[in-house]
Amino acid sequence: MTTSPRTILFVTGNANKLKEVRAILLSSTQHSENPNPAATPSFSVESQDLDVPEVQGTTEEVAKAKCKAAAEIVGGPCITEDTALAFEALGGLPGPYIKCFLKAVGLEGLNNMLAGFPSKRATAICTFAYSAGPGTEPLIFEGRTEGKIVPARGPAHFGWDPVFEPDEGEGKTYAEMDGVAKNKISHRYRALDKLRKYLLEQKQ
Ligand SMILES: O=P(O)(O)OP(=O)(O)OP(=O)(O)OC[C@H]1O[C@@H](n2cnc3c(O)ncnc32)[C@H](O)[C@@H]1O
Ligand SMILES: [Mg+2]
Repeated sequence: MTTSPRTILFVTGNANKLKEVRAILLSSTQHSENPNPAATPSFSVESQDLDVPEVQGTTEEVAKAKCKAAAEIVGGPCITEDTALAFEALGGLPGPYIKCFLKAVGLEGLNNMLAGFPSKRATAICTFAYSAGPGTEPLIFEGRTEGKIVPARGPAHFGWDPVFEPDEGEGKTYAEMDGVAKNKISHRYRALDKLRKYLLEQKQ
């Protein structure tokens, strides 16, 4: 088994993440700087939905622990991904705990949490972790997109997309942007681009 498999096992229970990851990798392959298509490796992503414990800590600590646990369970190389939403006014919280907060207070509640603060600034953070297999230290690839928290606009198909307005989104929330536009500037795109480049380097 190589450390840079052509097929990557993505351990996630989130179908929207998987969809975006596949779309981003596909478009990266099509728009590769490499002019020789035969020399342009493309990765396919398989997924496995495992209930991996998520520890408390920084985004990096949470991501590493999750990937380590996933690699032990699958018994081989894998990637995992953690998404955080850090509010400037709250010193970076909810951060990696955004899933619990979203479930507990909803999209309106995320806005209300910031009612008493002048700053609505927030950073979307995606942290991919890659483990070469059980017992190895996962590598971290982080992507960030800056923006602000706004009252919900657009379809509520994916998490907090309706309340996050990225600075580069021409005034639209993630939910109002089409998939292609989101994937050009998203926290996930930026992190995955780093992971993709690392995996391609390993193949040479
Ligand atoms: O199995 P995993 O990969 O852990 O999937 P998850 O849904 O549990 O995901 P996280 O633990 O990373 O929690 C992140 C939360 O943020 C949401 N989320 C992740 N990426 C998002 C994005 O690009 N836009 C909006 N919401 C997002 C997601 O639905 C969760 O509620
Ligand atoms: Mg999770």
